[in-house]
Amino acid sequence: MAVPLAEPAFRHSYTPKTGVLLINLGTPDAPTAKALRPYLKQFLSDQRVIEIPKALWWLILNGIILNLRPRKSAEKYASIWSSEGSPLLVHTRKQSQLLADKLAAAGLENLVVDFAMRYGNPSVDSVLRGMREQGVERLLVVPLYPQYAGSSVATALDEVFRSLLRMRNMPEIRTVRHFHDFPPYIEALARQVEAHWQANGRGDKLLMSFHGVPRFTLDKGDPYHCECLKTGRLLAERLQLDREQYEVAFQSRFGKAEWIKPYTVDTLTALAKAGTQKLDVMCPGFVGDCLETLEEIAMEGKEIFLTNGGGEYRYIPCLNEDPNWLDALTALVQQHLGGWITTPDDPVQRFQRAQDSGANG
Ligand SMILES: C=CC1=C(C)c2cc3[nH]c(cc4nc(cc5[nH]c(cc1n2)c(C)c5CCC(=O)O)C(CCC(=O)O)=C4C)c(C)c3C=C
Ligand SMILES: [Fe+2]
Ligand SMILES: [Fe+2]
Repeated sequence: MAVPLAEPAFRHSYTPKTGVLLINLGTPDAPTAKALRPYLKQFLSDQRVIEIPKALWWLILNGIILNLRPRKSAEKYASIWSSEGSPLLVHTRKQSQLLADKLAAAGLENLVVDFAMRYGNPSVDSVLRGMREQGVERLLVVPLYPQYAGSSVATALDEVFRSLLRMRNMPEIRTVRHFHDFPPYIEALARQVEAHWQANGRGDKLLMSFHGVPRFTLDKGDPYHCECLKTGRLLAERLQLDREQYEVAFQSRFGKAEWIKPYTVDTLTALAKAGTQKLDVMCPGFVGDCLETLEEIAMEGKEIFLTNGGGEYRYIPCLNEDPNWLDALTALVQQHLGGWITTPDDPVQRFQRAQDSGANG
Protein backbone atom coordinates (compact mmCIF):
# COMPACT_ATOMS: atom_id res chain seq x y z
CA MET A 1 0.00 0.00 0.00
CA ALA A 2 1.13 3.54 -0.78
CA VAL A 3 2.27 5.81 2.06
CA PRO A 4 -0.53 8.29 2.96
CA LEU A 5 0.21 11.87 1.93
CA ALA A 6 0.09 14.98 4.10
CA GLU A 7 -3.36 16.60 4.46
CA PRO A 8 -4.47 20.16 5.12
CA ALA A 9 -3.99 20.74 8.89
CA PHE A 10 -6.92 19.43 10.94
CA ARG A 11 -9.35 22.22 11.81
CA HIS A 12 -11.74 22.25 14.73
CA SER A 13 -15.24 23.69 14.41
CA TYR A 14 -15.65 24.40 10.71
CA THR A 15 -18.51 23.31 8.47
CA PRO A 16 -17.46 20.26 6.45
CA LYS A 17 -18.50 20.18 2.81
CA THR A 18 -20.07 17.54 0.61
CA GLY A 19 -18.44 16.94 -2.77
CA VAL A 20 -20.13 15.80 -5.97
CA LEU A 21 -17.57 14.52 -8.45
CA LEU A 22 -18.66 13.84 -12.04
CA ILE A 23 -16.27 11.58 -13.96
CA ASN A 24 -16.10 11.13 -17.71
CA LEU A 25 -13.74 9.16 -19.88
CA GLY A 26 -11.23 11.81 -20.87
CA THR A 27 -9.81 13.22 -24.03
CA PRO A 28 -6.43 14.33 -25.37
CA ASP A 29 -5.20 17.85 -24.52
CA ALA A 30 -4.96 18.71 -28.22
CA PRO A 31 -5.94 17.10 -31.55
CA THR A 32 -2.34 16.18 -32.33
CA ALA A 33 -0.43 12.89 -32.50
CA LYS A 34 1.87 14.22 -29.74
CA ALA A 35 -1.07 14.72 -27.36
CA LEU A 36 -2.82 11.51 -28.45
CA ARG A 37 0.13 9.27 -27.55
CA PRO A 38 0.18 9.72 -23.73
CA TYR A 39 -3.64 9.78 -23.62
CA LEU A 40 -3.95 6.52 -25.58
CA LYS A 41 -1.09 4.98 -23.60
CA GLN A 42 -2.84 5.68 -20.30
CA PHE A 43 -6.24 4.57 -21.65
CA LEU A 44 -5.08 1.39 -23.37
CA SER A 45 -2.80 0.33 -20.49
CA ASP A 46 -5.88 0.01 -18.28
CA GLN A 47 -6.54 -3.69 -17.63
CA ARG A 48 -10.25 -2.95 -17.21
CA VAL A 49 -10.21 -1.90 -20.87
CA ILE A 50 -7.73 -4.36 -22.39
CA GLU A 51 -7.73 -7.78 -20.75
CA ILE A 52 -4.94 -9.34 -22.85
CA PRO A 53 -2.00 -10.70 -20.71
CA LYS A 54 0.12 -7.73 -19.67
CA ALA A 55 3.49 -8.66 -21.27
CA LEU A 56 1.94 -9.54 -24.64
CA TRP A 57 -0.19 -6.39 -24.66
CA TRP A 58 2.82 -4.24 -23.72
CA LEU A 59 4.55 -5.43 -26.91
CA ILE A 60 1.47 -4.84 -29.12
CA LEU A 61 0.69 -1.46 -27.56
CA ASN A 62 4.21 -0.05 -27.63
CA GLY A 63 5.35 -1.83 -30.79
CA ILE A 64 2.34 -1.24 -33.05
CA ILE A 65 -0.64 0.71 -31.67
CA LEU A 66 1.19 3.71 -30.21
CA ASN A 67 3.13 4.07 -33.44
CA LEU A 68 0.10 4.04 -35.74
CA ARG A 69 -3.02 5.13 -33.88
CA PRO A 70 -2.05 8.57 -32.50
CA ARG A 71 -1.77 10.10 -35.98
CA LYS A 72 -4.99 8.54 -37.28
CA SER A 73 -6.93 9.43 -34.12
CA ALA A 74 -5.52 12.98 -34.13
CA GLU A 75 -7.00 13.54 -37.60
CA LYS A 76 -10.39 12.38 -36.34
CA TYR A 77 -10.20 14.60 -33.27
CA ALA A 78 -9.18 17.57 -35.45
CA SER A 79 -12.41 17.11 -37.42
CA ILE A 80 -14.59 17.62 -34.31
CA TRP A 81 -12.44 19.97 -32.17
CA SER A 82 -14.17 23.28 -31.43
CA SER A 83 -12.81 26.72 -30.54
CA GLU A 84 -13.54 25.81 -26.89
CA GLY A 85 -11.66 22.49 -27.10
CA SER A 86 -12.60 18.81 -27.19
CA PRO A 87 -16.42 18.45 -27.18
CA LEU A 88 -16.28 15.82 -24.42
CA LEU A 89 -14.38 18.18 -22.12
CA VAL A 90 -16.50 21.20 -23.06
CA HIS A 91 -19.81 19.41 -22.39
CA THR A 92 -18.60 17.79 -19.17
CA ARG A 93 -17.39 21.14 -17.83
CA LYS A 94 -20.69 22.85 -18.69
CA GLN A 95 -22.72 19.99 -17.19
CA SER A 96 -20.74 20.29 -13.96
CA GLN A 97 -21.29 24.09 -13.77
CA LEU A 98 -24.99 23.81 -14.56
CA LEU A 99 -25.43 21.03 -12.01
CA ALA A 100 -23.74 23.19 -9.35
CA ASP A 101 -26.12 26.06 -10.19
CA LYS A 102 -29.17 23.82 -9.99
CA LEU A 103 -28.17 22.26 -6.67
CA ALA A 104 -27.52 25.72 -5.22
CA ALA A 105 -30.89 26.91 -6.54
CA ALA A 106 -32.51 23.89 -4.84
CA GLY A 107 -31.13 25.21 -1.55
CA LEU A 108 -28.38 22.63 -1.02
CA GLU A 109 -25.64 24.18 1.04
CA ASN A 110 -21.96 23.50 1.55
CA LEU A 111 -21.58 21.60 -1.68
CA VAL A 112 -18.55 21.46 -3.93
CA VAL A 113 -19.38 20.23 -7.46
CA ASP A 114 -16.57 19.42 -9.86
CA PHE A 115 -15.61 17.05 -12.67
CA ALA A 116 -12.60 14.94 -13.55
CA MET A 117 -11.48 12.65 -16.35
CA ARG A 118 -10.49 9.00 -15.95
CA TYR A 119 -7.72 9.45 -18.53
CA GLY A 120 -5.92 12.71 -19.22
CA ASN A 121 -6.89 16.00 -17.59
CA PRO A 122 -8.17 17.13 -15.16
CA SER A 123 -7.15 13.94 -13.38
CA VAL A 124 -9.29 12.34 -10.69
CA ASP A 125 -6.46 12.58 -8.15
CA SER A 126 -5.87 16.31 -8.70
CA VAL A 127 -9.57 17.15 -8.45
CA LEU A 128 -10.06 15.03 -5.33
CA ARG A 129 -7.09 16.71 -3.63
CA GLY A 130 -8.60 20.09 -4.49
CA MET A 131 -11.90 18.99 -2.94
CA ARG A 132 -10.17 17.87 0.25
CA GLU A 133 -8.45 21.27 0.44
CA GLN A 134 -11.89 22.89 0.26
CA GLY A 135 -13.02 20.83 3.25
CA VAL A 136 -14.92 18.03 1.49
CA GLU A 137 -15.55 15.27 4.02
CA ARG A 138 -18.33 13.46 2.16
CA LEU A 139 -18.01 12.54 -1.46
CA LEU A 140 -20.56 11.38 -4.04
CA VAL A 141 -18.95 10.02 -7.22
CA VAL A 142 -21.05 10.06 -10.38
CA PRO A 143 -19.50 8.39 -13.44
CA LEU A 144 -21.23 9.98 -16.43
CA TYR A 145 -22.14 6.64 -18.03
CA PRO A 146 -25.81 5.63 -17.86
CA GLN A 147 -25.01 1.92 -18.40
CA TYR A 148 -22.55 0.10 -16.17
CA ALA A 149 -19.49 -1.50 -17.80
CA GLY A 150 -16.29 -2.64 -16.12
CA SER A 151 -14.42 -0.70 -18.83
CA SER A 152 -16.19 2.58 -18.05
CA VAL A 153 -17.83 2.84 -14.59
CA ALA A 154 -15.65 0.39 -12.65
CA THR A 155 -12.39 1.84 -13.89
CA ALA A 156 -13.56 5.38 -13.04
CA LEU A 157 -14.28 4.20 -9.49
CA ASP A 158 -10.93 2.34 -9.36
CA GLU A 159 -9.25 5.68 -10.01
CA VAL A 160 -11.13 7.31 -7.13
CA PHE A 161 -10.18 4.48 -4.78
CA ARG A 162 -6.54 4.69 -5.96
CA SER A 163 -6.53 8.33 -4.93
CA LEU A 164 -8.21 7.58 -1.60
CA LEU A 165 -5.55 4.94 -0.95
CA ARG A 166 -3.08 7.77 -0.37
CA MET A 167 -5.37 9.97 1.71
CA ARG A 168 -4.62 10.26 5.37
CA ASN A 169 -7.99 11.77 6.21
CA MET A 170 -10.44 9.98 3.91
CA PRO A 171 -13.87 11.37 3.08
CA GLU A 172 -17.05 9.36 3.52
CA ILE A 173 -17.88 8.00 0.08
CA ARG A 174 -20.85 7.03 -2.07
CA THR A 175 -20.82 5.95 -5.70
CA VAL A 176 -23.42 5.85 -8.45
CA ARG A 177 -23.19 2.59 -10.37
CA HIS A 178 -25.56 3.32 -13.28
CA PHE A 179 -28.75 5.13 -14.26
CA HIS A 180 -29.74 3.25 -17.42
CA ASP A 181 -33.39 2.94 -16.31
CA PHE A 182 -33.70 6.12 -14.20
CA PRO A 183 -37.06 7.58 -15.35
CA PRO A 184 -35.89 11.23 -15.62
CA TYR A 185 -32.98 10.12 -17.87
CA ILE A 186 -35.34 8.15 -20.13
CA GLU A 187 -37.69 11.13 -20.19
CA ALA A 188 -34.88 13.51 -21.19
CA LEU A 189 -33.89 11.17 -24.06
CA ALA A 190 -37.51 10.89 -25.19
CA ARG A 191 -37.98 14.65 -25.24
CA GLN A 192 -34.77 15.04 -27.23
CA VAL A 193 -36.19 12.69 -29.88
CA GLU A 194 -39.61 14.38 -29.82
CA ALA A 195 -38.01 17.82 -30.30
CA HIS A 196 -36.10 16.43 -33.29
CA TRP A 197 -39.31 14.98 -34.75
CA GLN A 198 -41.08 18.27 -34.21
CA ALA A 199 -38.37 20.18 -36.06
CA ASN A 200 -37.65 17.67 -38.86
CA GLY A 201 -40.61 15.30 -39.07
CA ARG A 202 -40.55 11.64 -37.99
CA GLY A 203 -38.01 9.24 -39.49
CA ASP A 204 -38.95 5.78 -40.74
CA LYS A 205 -36.70 4.22 -38.10
CA LEU A 206 -34.84 5.20 -34.97
CA LEU A 207 -31.38 3.70 -34.56
CA MET A 208 -29.99 3.77 -31.01
CA SER A 209 -26.24 3.24 -31.20
CA PHE A 210 -24.35 2.40 -27.99
CA HIS A 211 -20.60 2.06 -27.50
CA GLY A 212 -19.63 -1.61 -27.82
CA VAL A 213 -17.52 -3.82 -25.54
CA PRO A 214 -15.81 -7.18 -26.21
CA ARG A 215 -18.27 -10.09 -26.36
CA PHE A 216 -16.36 -12.11 -23.73
CA THR A 217 -17.08 -9.46 -21.07
CA LEU A 218 -20.80 -10.29 -21.43
CA ASP A 219 -20.02 -14.00 -21.06
CA LYS A 220 -17.98 -13.18 -17.93
CA GLY A 221 -20.87 -11.36 -16.25
CA ASP A 222 -20.60 -7.70 -17.27
CA PRO A 223 -24.19 -6.34 -17.32
CA TYR A 224 -23.48 -3.63 -19.92
CA HIS A 225 -25.18 -5.33 -22.88
CA CYS A 226 -28.38 -5.97 -20.92
CA GLU A 227 -28.45 -2.42 -19.55
CA CYS A 228 -28.16 -0.97 -23.07
CA LEU A 229 -31.02 -3.16 -24.28
CA LYS A 230 -33.12 -2.08 -21.30
CA THR A 231 -32.48 1.62 -21.99
CA GLY A 232 -33.45 0.98 -25.62
CA ARG A 233 -36.64 -0.82 -24.67
CA LEU A 234 -37.70 1.82 -22.11
CA LEU A 235 -37.08 4.65 -24.54
CA ALA A 236 -38.99 2.86 -27.31
CA GLU A 237 -41.90 2.24 -24.90
CA ARG A 238 -41.94 5.87 -23.86
CA LEU A 239 -41.97 6.93 -27.54
CA GLN A 240 -44.61 4.30 -28.31
CA LEU A 241 -42.47 2.69 -30.99
CA ASP A 242 -43.24 -0.82 -32.22
CA ARG A 243 -40.35 -3.27 -32.35
CA GLU A 244 -39.91 -2.77 -36.10
CA GLN A 245 -39.66 1.01 -35.72
CA TYR A 246 -36.33 1.00 -33.88
CA GLU A 247 -32.97 -0.79 -33.77
CA VAL A 248 -30.30 -1.08 -31.08
CA ALA A 249 -26.70 -1.55 -32.24
CA PHE A 250 -23.14 -1.27 -30.91
CA GLN A 251 -20.38 0.93 -32.32
CA SER A 252 -16.65 1.68 -31.88
CA ARG A 253 -15.26 -1.85 -32.19
CA PHE A 254 -11.56 -1.86 -31.25
CA GLY A 255 -9.20 -4.70 -32.25
CA LYS A 256 -9.88 -8.04 -33.88
CA ALA A 257 -11.88 -9.83 -31.17
CA GLU A 258 -15.65 -10.23 -31.43
CA TRP A 259 -17.63 -7.42 -29.75
CA ILE A 260 -21.29 -7.37 -28.77
CA LYS A 261 -23.61 -7.35 -31.78
CA PRO A 262 -25.19 -6.15 -33.96
CA TYR A 263 -22.44 -3.77 -35.02
CA THR A 264 -23.69 -0.28 -35.90
CA VAL A 265 -21.88 -0.37 -39.27
CA ASP A 266 -23.71 -3.59 -40.22
CA THR A 267 -27.08 -2.22 -39.11
CA LEU A 268 -26.53 1.02 -41.06
CA THR A 269 -25.58 -0.96 -44.16
CA ALA A 270 -28.59 -3.28 -43.83
CA LEU A 271 -31.00 -0.38 -43.26
CA ALA A 272 -29.63 1.47 -46.28
CA LYS A 273 -29.86 -1.63 -48.48
CA ALA A 274 -33.40 -2.24 -47.27
CA GLY A 275 -34.32 1.16 -48.73
CA THR A 276 -34.78 3.17 -45.52
CA GLN A 277 -35.72 6.66 -46.64
CA LYS A 278 -35.39 8.66 -43.40
CA LEU A 279 -33.20 7.35 -40.61
CA ASP A 280 -32.97 8.98 -37.17
CA VAL A 281 -29.80 8.08 -35.29
CA MET A 282 -29.00 8.74 -31.64
CA CYS A 283 -26.43 7.61 -29.04
CA PRO A 284 -28.25 7.25 -25.68
CA GLY A 285 -25.19 5.80 -23.89
CA PHE A 286 -23.25 9.07 -24.21
CA VAL A 287 -24.57 12.01 -22.21
CA GLY A 288 -22.32 14.41 -24.13
CA ASP A 289 -21.26 14.51 -27.74
CA CYS A 290 -17.69 13.35 -28.29
CA LEU A 291 -15.44 11.73 -30.86
CA GLU A 292 -17.51 8.54 -30.88
CA THR A 293 -20.76 10.34 -31.66
CA LEU A 294 -19.68 13.34 -33.76
CA GLU A 295 -17.04 11.68 -35.92
CA GLU A 296 -17.98 8.00 -35.88
CA ILE A 297 -21.78 8.29 -35.97
CA ALA A 298 -22.68 11.74 -37.32
CA MET A 299 -19.96 11.72 -40.02
CA GLU A 300 -18.70 8.16 -40.75
CA GLY A 301 -22.11 6.60 -40.10
CA LYS A 302 -23.74 8.98 -42.52
CA GLU A 303 -21.24 8.11 -45.22
CA ILE A 304 -21.82 4.37 -44.74
CA PHE A 305 -25.59 4.84 -44.91
CA LEU A 306 -25.51 7.04 -48.00
CA THR A 307 -22.95 5.01 -49.96
CA ASN A 308 -25.10 1.92 -49.43
CA GLY A 309 -28.13 3.57 -50.95
CA GLY A 310 -29.86 4.99 -47.85
CA GLY A 311 -32.03 8.13 -47.99
CA GLU A 312 -31.87 10.93 -45.41
CA TYR A 313 -29.59 10.42 -42.39
CA ARG A 314 -30.51 12.55 -39.37
CA TYR A 315 -28.22 12.54 -36.34
CA ILE A 316 -29.89 13.53 -33.06
CA PRO A 317 -27.38 15.23 -30.72
CA CYS A 318 -26.61 13.81 -27.26
CA LEU A 319 -28.17 15.31 -24.15
CA ASN A 320 -25.30 17.80 -23.67
CA GLU A 321 -26.68 20.88 -21.83
CA ASP A 322 -30.34 20.04 -22.45
CA PRO A 323 -32.46 21.36 -19.52
CA ASN A 324 -34.37 18.05 -19.16
CA TRP A 325 -31.09 16.20 -18.82
CA LEU A 326 -29.81 18.71 -16.26
CA ASP A 327 -33.04 18.15 -14.32
CA ALA A 328 -32.44 14.40 -14.53
CA LEU A 329 -28.83 14.70 -13.38
CA THR A 330 -29.87 16.97 -10.51
CA ALA A 331 -32.56 14.45 -9.46
CA LEU A 332 -30.05 11.60 -9.65
CA VAL A 333 -27.55 13.46 -7.48
CA GLN A 334 -30.20 14.55 -4.98
CA GLN A 335 -31.44 10.97 -4.69
CA HIS A 336 -27.94 9.70 -3.94
CA LEU A 337 -27.21 12.55 -1.52
CA GLY A 338 -30.23 11.47 0.57
CA GLY A 339 -29.44 11.79 4.27
CA TRP A 340 -26.34 13.85 3.46
CA ILE A 341 -28.24 16.78 1.98
CA THR A 342 -28.16 19.98 3.95
CA THR A 343 -30.95 22.34 2.96
CA PRO A 344 -31.73 25.28 5.26
CA ASP A 345 -34.75 23.38 6.67
CA ASP A 346 -32.78 20.18 7.26
CA PRO A 347 -33.32 19.15 10.94
CA VAL A 348 -29.60 18.68 11.60
CA GLN A 349 -28.87 22.12 10.12
CA ARG A 350 -31.61 23.71 12.19
CA PHE A 351 -30.22 22.09 15.32
CA GLN A 352 -26.72 23.27 14.40
CA ARG A 353 -27.91 26.86 13.84
CA ALA A 354 -29.72 26.86 17.16
CA GLN A 355 -26.57 25.56 18.87
CA ASP A 356 -24.39 28.16 17.12
CA SER A 357 -26.66 31.07 17.99
CA GLY A 358 -26.83 29.79 21.60
CA ALA A 359 -23.04 29.60 21.77
CA ASN A 360 -22.62 33.05 20.22
CA GLY A 361 -25.46 34.78 21.99
C1 LIG B 1 -19.87 4.81 -23.12
C2 LIG B 1 -18.97 4.12 -22.45
C3 LIG B 1 -17.73 3.58 -23.00
C4 LIG B 1 -17.32 2.26 -22.94
C5 LIG B 1 -18.04 1.10 -22.30
C6 LIG B 1 -16.06 2.19 -23.62
C7 LIG B 1 -15.33 1.02 -23.81
C8 LIG B 1 -14.19 0.91 -24.59
N1 LIG B 1 -13.58 1.88 -25.35
C9 LIG B 1 -12.46 1.39 -25.99
C10 LIG B 1 -11.57 2.08 -26.84
C11 LIG B 1 -11.63 3.45 -27.17
N2 LIG B 1 -12.66 4.32 -26.87
C12 LIG B 1 -12.32 5.58 -27.27
C13 LIG B 1 -13.06 6.74 -27.10
C14 LIG B 1 -14.19 6.87 -26.28
N3 LIG B 1 -14.84 5.86 -25.58
C15 LIG B 1 -15.87 6.38 -24.85
C16 LIG B 1 -16.76 5.69 -24.01
C17 LIG B 1 -16.70 4.32 -23.71
N4 LIG B 1 -15.72 3.43 -24.05
C18 LIG B 1 -15.91 7.79 -25.11
C19 LIG B 1 -16.87 8.76 -24.49
C20 LIG B 1 -14.88 8.09 -26.01
C21 LIG B 1 -14.59 9.44 -26.66
C22 LIG B 1 -13.49 10.24 -26.03
C23 LIG B 1 -13.37 11.63 -26.61
O1 LIG B 1 -12.31 12.24 -26.37
O2 LIG B 1 -14.25 12.19 -27.26
C24 LIG B 1 -11.00 5.54 -27.86
C25 LIG B 1 -10.14 6.76 -28.25
C26 LIG B 1 -10.37 7.31 -29.56
C27 LIG B 1 -9.74 6.51 -30.65
O3 LIG B 1 -8.52 6.52 -30.77
O4 LIG B 1 -10.49 5.83 -31.36
C28 LIG B 1 -10.56 4.21 -27.81
C29 LIG B 1 -9.24 3.66 -28.27
C30 LIG B 1 -12.36 0.02 -25.58
C31 LIG B 1 -11.24 -0.91 -26.04
C32 LIG B 1 -13.44 -0.28 -24.74
C33 LIG B 1 -13.83 -1.53 -24.02
C34 LIG B 1 -13.09 -2.55 -23.79
FE1 LIG C 1 -14.42 3.79 -25.80
FE1 LIG D 1 -14.51 5.40 -32.45
